[in-house]
Amino acid sequence: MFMHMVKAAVAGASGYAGGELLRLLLGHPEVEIGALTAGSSAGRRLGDLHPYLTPLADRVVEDTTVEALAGHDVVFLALPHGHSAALAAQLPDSVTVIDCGADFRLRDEAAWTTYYDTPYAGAWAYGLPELPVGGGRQREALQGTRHIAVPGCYPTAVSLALAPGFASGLLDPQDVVVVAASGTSGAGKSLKPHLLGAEVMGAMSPYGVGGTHRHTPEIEQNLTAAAGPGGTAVQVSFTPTLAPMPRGILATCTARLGETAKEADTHAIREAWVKAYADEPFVHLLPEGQWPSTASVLGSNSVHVQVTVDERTRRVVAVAAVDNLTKGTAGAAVQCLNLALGLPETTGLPVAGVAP
Ligand SMILES: NC(=O)C1=CN([C@@H]2O[C@H](COP(=O)(O)OP(=O)(O)OC[C@H]3O[C@@H](n4cnc5c(N)ncnc54)[C@H](OP(=O)(O)O)[C@@H]3O)[C@@H](O)[C@H]2O)C=CC1
Ligand SMILES: CC(=O)N[C@@H](CCC(=O)OP(=O)(O)O)C(=O)O
Repeated sequence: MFMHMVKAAVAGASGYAGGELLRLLLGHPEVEIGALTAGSSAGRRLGDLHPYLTPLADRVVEDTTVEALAGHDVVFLALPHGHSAALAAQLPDSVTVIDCGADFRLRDEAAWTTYYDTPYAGAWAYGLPELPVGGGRQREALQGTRHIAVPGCYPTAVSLALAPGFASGLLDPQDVVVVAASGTSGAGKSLKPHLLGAEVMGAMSPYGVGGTHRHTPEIEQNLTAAAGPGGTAVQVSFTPTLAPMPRGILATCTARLGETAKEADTHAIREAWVKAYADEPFVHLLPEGQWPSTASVLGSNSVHVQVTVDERTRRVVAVAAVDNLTKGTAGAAVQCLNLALGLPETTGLPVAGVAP
């Protein structure tokens, strides 16, 4: 436990994830915000980049260098993929590094090489505390850790929607289909022609179709870990879609019931989800009949989950909603910071959303 305020730097402060990190850190009672660094925005006032971060408006963004980041207790990296490994390797061992990018998420080098075009950098403790693994939870691997890989936003929603079913051996690992919609902030702040307002407004469209999206192996890694050792690896057909909203992910996941659960009804299946999330402060299984909506988790670290059985096709349908920038990135990063430093896990994190 720290006896002083935890001094935290944010690299990528001008981006969406960096901005959300700063919004949350401003409300964290144990954190003092240190260096704010970025790329092309270095030298600019934060107030010009993120006008909503009023208390930090006059802070000036610095270049992202080891010198600027060393000297902090914690460094959050919110940089594009491929930038974290080299930077992290040069930071002193005393610094806790929490990476919002993908660089250290995958344990399988072959999967990394298939889906990413930068060299494999290894794997850090995976920052999804609620994931059931080996009879316990992933949070145990995060307590006191110095290096944490924050999950991708889709893997957070999909893994939490389906993990109880795999942890309880109820689902067929070879028959899982996921279609998830994301708000456009998931793609980051840099200019992308397909994300211009005129292209996105009033339209929904798929991308990364046919098992090509890089979150596919991350989702499979998580669900296979939830299923436990010795079982068949979980295979997922994953299709992301872009929705005309700034924030939010809605993941609709279906999986065929496995051999042992062939006769099970919704009541029996639901029990696994009830047990899995009864004590989780951020994962809320909604009352039967109420379905998750992105609007209800906006700006919060909460995950809303619902599950039912499609009796006709013998498939489980599990739906999860998260705010991609909060529980899907920056909220998870702060939750991981709390676990890494031995603070109460919920410190500084909103459970209630913003509406309407
Ligand atoms: N958006 C989301 O929902 C999620 C994002 N993430 C991950 O978080 C990370 C940040 O994403 P996001 O905030 O969306 O992206 P943005 O494009 O919004 O922000 C990227 C940030 O990185 C900085 N940057 C870019 N290139 C360099 C460079 N060469 N050197 C130093 N800094 C650089 C940018 O600075 P500048 O603008 O000054 O160039 C900016 O601050 C990514 O790895 C992303 O995958 C993870 C989960 C969800
Ligand atoms: C809408 C959108 O484009 N979303 C991003 C996912 C954002 C995310 O989770 O991030 P990582 O890049 O850290 O893996 C995408 O599909 O690439």
